[in-house]
Amino acid sequence: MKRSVSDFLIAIGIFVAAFLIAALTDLNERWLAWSQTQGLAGAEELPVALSFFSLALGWYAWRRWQDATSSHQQLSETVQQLQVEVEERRLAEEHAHVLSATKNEILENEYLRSEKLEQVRVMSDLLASASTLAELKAITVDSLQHIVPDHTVSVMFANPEFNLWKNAGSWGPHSDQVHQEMRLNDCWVLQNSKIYKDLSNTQTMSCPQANMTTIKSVACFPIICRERAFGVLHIRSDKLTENLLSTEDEKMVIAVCNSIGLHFYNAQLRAELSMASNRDELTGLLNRRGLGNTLKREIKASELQGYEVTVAMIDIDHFKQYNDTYGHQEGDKALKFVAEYLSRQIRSRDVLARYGGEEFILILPNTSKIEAYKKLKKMIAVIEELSGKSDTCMRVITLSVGIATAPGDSTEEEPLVKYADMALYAAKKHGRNCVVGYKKPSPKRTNTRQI
Ligand SMILES: Nc1nc2c(ncn2[C@@H]2O[C@H](COP(=O)(O)OP(=O)(O)OP(=O)(O)O)[C@@H](O)[C@H]2O)c(=O)[nH]1
Repeated sequence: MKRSVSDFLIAIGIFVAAFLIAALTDLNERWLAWSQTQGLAGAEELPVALSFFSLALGWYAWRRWQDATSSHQQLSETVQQLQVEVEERRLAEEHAHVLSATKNEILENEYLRSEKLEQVRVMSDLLASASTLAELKAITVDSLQHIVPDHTVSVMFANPEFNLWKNAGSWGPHSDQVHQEMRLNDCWVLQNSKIYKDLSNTQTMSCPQANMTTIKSVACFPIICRERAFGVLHIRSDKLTENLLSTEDEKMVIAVCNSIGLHFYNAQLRAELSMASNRDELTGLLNRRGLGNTLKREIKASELQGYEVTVAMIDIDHFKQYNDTYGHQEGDKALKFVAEYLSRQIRSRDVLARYGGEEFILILPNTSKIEAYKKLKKMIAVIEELSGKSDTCMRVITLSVGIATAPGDSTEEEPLVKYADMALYAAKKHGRNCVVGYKKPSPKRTNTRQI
């Protein structure tokens, strides 16, 4: 009900109540009787006059009260409006803050993302210029540290036999818990060449990397190419999170892993090809090409470390006759026999290569001429004995050896090989089956002598 209506009803009620009280108490009659007894002329009109006066007063009061009420109402409406405006302004400011924070976050993310993309570009260039698997691994680990800097991350790479994956690098808060080795059976990702994500701590996998005590969320990415699993990238977090990586970052990591896989595949192909072209097919030893700059490097190392390096040229005696007598196939067997024996006798840091035909070259770092002489003398004696007993050889095989030593004879690769070859020639002249050391010629003497 409206306020004016209720006020009107209240006024009617008061009027009726006043009327009833006046009627019940015979107020008018009493007044008339009293005024007549008192002799007050015209006093009988007083109730009517008072009634009009009361009505006028009531009407005036009512108007004043209405005015006051309406201005109060206006004031409260204005206050209400102001409150609404203040609230709207506060909400707008809050919204503006949120927008500005979001904008800053987006800008920051964009900046980080562009930095990561630049890192990916740099990584691609570096990977393309890497020549060995070791270089590829180092570049991969270094680059991934910038591309996936958060969380606990480890990169594992396969050994040459592809039966063991070793940690090549790890970083992040729990990198000390990272397992250093893994077999194929330990890793679902390697077995299936698929991405594995566990962001709800279900840890259904029996993966040693995922079962680190502090780890709650896991994402693993295979580094594969043509079904060869070269490695795996493990990303771990100690928080339960659906956003271990953002969608954009995940796409980037997948692309990066695929790119790394491709580079590994290419590098391995190159290594296999180079292995094939650097090895002698018959004996499995390095060929002259495979020998490359080995002697040069060894001479340099001997200079730096102050020791001698000896080069030996080893040649099978009368091998043409052997071939002519027993056939080329038997000749091949004899060549293999010699190569295998020599390989078994040398130290791991010595280098043996088939230099051509029935000639071998042996590089002996940190070995003087006299030490090399003694060693080779023993070896040719043993091969003479063994070949005589062996079913592989059709007859006794003897070797002639010429040796030259750096830095005494020369500090250059080519002259050193030439001097060893000259010493070998001298050994042949001396009747074969012997070792001859090169000696610098004096003006009056011959240029080689047997030690
Ligand atoms: N079976 C076989 N023979 C080879 C191979 N490479 C080179 N030869 C042979 O090795 C022989 C080398 O003969 P020569 O250079 O005359 O030397 P030699 O008969 O050993 O005589 P000296 O070195 O003076 O003792 C040749 O008959 C070549 O055909 C090979 O891969 N297999």
